[in-house]
Amino acid sequence: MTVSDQVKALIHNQSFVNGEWVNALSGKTFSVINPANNELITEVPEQTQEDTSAAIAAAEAALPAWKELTAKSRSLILKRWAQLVNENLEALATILTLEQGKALVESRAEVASSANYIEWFANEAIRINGDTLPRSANGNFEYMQKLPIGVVAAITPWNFPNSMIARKVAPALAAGCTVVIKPAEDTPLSALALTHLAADAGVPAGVINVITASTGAEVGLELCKNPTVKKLSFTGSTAVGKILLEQCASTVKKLSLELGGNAPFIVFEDADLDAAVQGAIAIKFYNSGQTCICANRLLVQESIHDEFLEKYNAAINQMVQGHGLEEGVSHGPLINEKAITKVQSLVEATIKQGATVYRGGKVLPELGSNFFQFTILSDLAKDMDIFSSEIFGPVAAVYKFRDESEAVAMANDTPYGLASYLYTKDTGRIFRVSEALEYGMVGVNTPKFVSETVPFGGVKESGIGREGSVHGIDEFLEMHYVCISA
Ligand SMILES: NC(=O)c1ccc[n+]([C@@H]2O[C@H](COP(=O)([O-])OP(=O)(O)OC[C@H]3O[C@@H](n4cnc5c(N)ncnc54)[C@H](O)[C@@H]3O)[C@@H](O)[C@H]2O)c1
Ligand SMILES: O=C[C@H](O)CS(=O)(=O)O
Repeated sequence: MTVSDQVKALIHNQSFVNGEWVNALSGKTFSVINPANNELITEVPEQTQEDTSAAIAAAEAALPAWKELTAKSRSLILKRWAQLVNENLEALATILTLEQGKALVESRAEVASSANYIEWFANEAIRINGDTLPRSANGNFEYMQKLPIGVVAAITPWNFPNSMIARKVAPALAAGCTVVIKPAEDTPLSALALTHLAADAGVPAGVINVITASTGAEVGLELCKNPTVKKLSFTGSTAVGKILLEQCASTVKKLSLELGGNAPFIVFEDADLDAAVQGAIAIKFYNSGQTCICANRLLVQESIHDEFLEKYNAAINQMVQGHGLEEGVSHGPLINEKAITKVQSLVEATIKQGATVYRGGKVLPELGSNFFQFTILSDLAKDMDIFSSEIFGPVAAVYKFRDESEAVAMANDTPYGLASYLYTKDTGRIFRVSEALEYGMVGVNTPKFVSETVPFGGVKESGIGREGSVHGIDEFLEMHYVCISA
């Protein structure tokens, strides 16, 4: 089968409930648009609370048989799923770029990452061990099992529409849970394509269900309020995360929240400057700046600030903006008009507050309505709105600092705490600053640290819980203690 045949086979205009491709009960649909050219890709079901309730019921009905499978059986099905994802990598990457816009090279990396998460949790499935405990009274036999929490709801964002599904569904299934997924309205096709391959891999009907809707509120409310759902795993903005946290209180659901970020990227004067420039290019402009771990504030020590800007500007000139499927394109559009408006307004407001536009600062209509220039803003101050805003666009906000204590204070001056980065060759400074940074994750002299082996997550208002690593599966398990008295 050619890649284009695979793409055609994997693009769905229906959602997936109880092992069947279905329309919305209302029959209504909404459009999925290619952000590079605003062309229609397909229509998908406009589903509601009623559709969601049916999907939750399907997940509940499938739960007993799925959790009763041996861990090895679940593991083998997940391994087959990972294999099919790899075999369809190019098609999945093409679908990802079509609906999200990112350059194909990034889409390929994201799909490969999904296969790695699925394979990782296939292996974790057979390592869900409990404890036998020292008897607390004569004649007792005491033990703790880790058991699947039950029906899981997964609500995912548009910026990594493939890997955010794998990072939630793989550990949930490995743990013996069943899932109802609500993907982002801009990018539902990747979730549907992954689910197609999961079914081909042998995941039984009702174990994975996908609900599509043009807004998240109604479906999300059902996922939060329905008592059958025992766990909600959310990746998205902090604002929506707070809504879900409140809505889940009524049923005391177990929650994982992977939320927004405001990553500092600290460059000390003793850093390898060329390495710092390349790192700042990679983690500022990845996905055209639309990732939760993007360098949101570039903090550069004043003695090297001007040299850094010159080198950084020269490196930006090596990047190519365009339609993600085109050969040679390294960076695609923003996801939609709302995103462009948000970035444009933030840049204009920052200029009004006194910023200098070192380069860029405008939209790129010649490429398409959702393209924004690679931009550097300098002469920034921490009392400007941009300092506390998640930019989510190809805009580098560069700030000066005098010394280590000011750098740490600036870095921590935010309610967010997801990713952070620092560049220095001073070993003492590496340990001092890494420990002082109030973030879930710290990259030292590298921005590339995310993989399936890493406990990915944040502190403060960047979230609750971790995804990936040996810890990720615990989010979908409950401890069950038994005391047997002879
Ligand atoms: N921490 C992480 O791992 C991580 C990863 C990716 C994105 N993000 C964050 O996500 C944000 C960008 O993604 P986004 O724009 O899709 O976020 P978003 O919060 O607007 O949407 C995320 C998901 O939530 C749904 N949603 C929206 N309102 C809802 C509601 N009231 N109830 C239930 N669901 C609702 C959306 O339909 C979508 O599926 C950024 O803040 C980014 O930092 C975080
Ligand atoms: O946007 C945030 C994603 O979680 C980034 S990554 O895929 O985990 O690197």
